[in-house]
Amino acid sequence: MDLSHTSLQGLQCQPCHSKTEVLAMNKIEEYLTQLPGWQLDTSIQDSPRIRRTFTGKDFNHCVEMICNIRNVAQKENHHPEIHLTRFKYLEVVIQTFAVNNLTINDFILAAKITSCLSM
Ligand SMILES: C[C@H](O)[C@H](O)[C@H]1CNC2=NC(N)=NC(=O)C2=N1
Repeated sequence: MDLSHTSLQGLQCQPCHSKTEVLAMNKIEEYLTQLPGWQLDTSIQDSPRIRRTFTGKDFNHCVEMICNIRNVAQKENHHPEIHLTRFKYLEVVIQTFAVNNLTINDFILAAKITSCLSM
């Protein structure tokens, strides 16, 4: 299904499994245009992921941001990697573990995380 012109924010993550559709590169690029600041990371062979670093006010603020991300991830049943580094930098990395690749769920989660951290 081509959902690349649909707002990612309005979609919901679907349960994923080993046969979940992996996105082609042109779809990845189209979805990324909806997600300013998010970047494709292909540094690990055959294991693409998307990532973005958010800057909090301080450590406490970053921990609050993690709690907000937790709520989104639990609601969507899709979970990012989160790294809190150097007191105020929150790096969020997303991939669909079930396929070791990128699926629509990753972009939906990125859109919802961006929105919850911008509030
Ligand atoms: C059983 C449960 O639905 C799965 O393990 C979900 C949970 N969250 C997940 N999150 C991510 N990012 N990828 C997955 O494949 C995944 N699978």
